[in-house]
Amino acid sequence: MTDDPTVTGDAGVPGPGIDVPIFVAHLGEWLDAALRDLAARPRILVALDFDGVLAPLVRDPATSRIVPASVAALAELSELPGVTLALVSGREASGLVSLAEVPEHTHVVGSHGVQRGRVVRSPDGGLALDAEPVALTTEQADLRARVLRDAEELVAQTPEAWVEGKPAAVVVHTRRCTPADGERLRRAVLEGPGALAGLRVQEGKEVIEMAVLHHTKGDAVTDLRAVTGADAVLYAGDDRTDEDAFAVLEPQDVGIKVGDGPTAASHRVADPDELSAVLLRLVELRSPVPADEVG
Ligand SMILES: O=P(O)(O)OC[C@H]1O[C@H](O[C@H]2O[C@H](CO)[C@@H](O)[C@H](O)[C@H]2O)[C@H](O)[C@@H](O)[C@@H]1O
Repeated sequence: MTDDPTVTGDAGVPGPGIDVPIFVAHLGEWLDAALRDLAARPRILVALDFDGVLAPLVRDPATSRIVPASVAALAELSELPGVTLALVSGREASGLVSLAEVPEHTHVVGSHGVQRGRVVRSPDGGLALDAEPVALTTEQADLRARVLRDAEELVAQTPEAWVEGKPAAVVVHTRRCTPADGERLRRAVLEGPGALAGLRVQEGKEVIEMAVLHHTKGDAVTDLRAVTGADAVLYAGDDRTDEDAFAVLEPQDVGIKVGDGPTAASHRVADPDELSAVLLRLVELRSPVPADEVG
């Protein structure tokens, strides 16, 4: 064992200073070739989902933590010319920035595309979100308030369920429920508040999200590609809502599904530890070769 926090706990996953034969043996020549091709492009966008991708899934979202090796990889990527970083998450964006430990200037997409901003240095020296507030019409605000009220009534009848409010959405969480309770609540939510006209309803991992604004992660990736002028995009995600982003990727892009489940992504890794190895490999491929190693 090592005390180095940037080394992953999985003995099969390479840590910093990637051992290329181990990386290729573990994650495949095809993924390595795709990363080499991506790294050779002048301008690249590295767009990443948070929960289940940078951070392992946990019972309490407030305790989520990004894998330390990914913190290190993102810090290094942010220093490299032609690399733009983006978080593309279902989470509320300002809370995401305080959890995610991503570098200054990272683009932040929250609430599945509803919130857009950048990570900036705040006067106290910490990092904060700079984003336009979300504007709702009166009808949208009324609908959100009604969904919140109805969802809270249903959740009050279900042990360990809880409701999360976002600027333009209401989310019912069932991760801590028994399977039977979770399924009963899921049906009640979909047939109750989730059936109201004007909502976009998306199911994720033990969550049901009811949004009054209808953006997707796919819209966000398309916009980020245009804004950053990226020649190619790496997108990694683990959930059904990430399929909207995989769907807008182009042949030169690299889509990585993290974990099990059907996907349109061209590549797959097992978990956030393996994704950190991908990011570290990209750092290595993109970094200038030291002068004394040029042959
Ligand atoms: O797009 P993402 O960054 O993956 O956000 C999707 C949802 O993430 C959070 O919920 C998920 O992670 C929690 C912590 O690991 C877990 O408890 C929950 O079951 C997962 O669905 C977040 O709380 C939601 O608001 C996001 O929509």
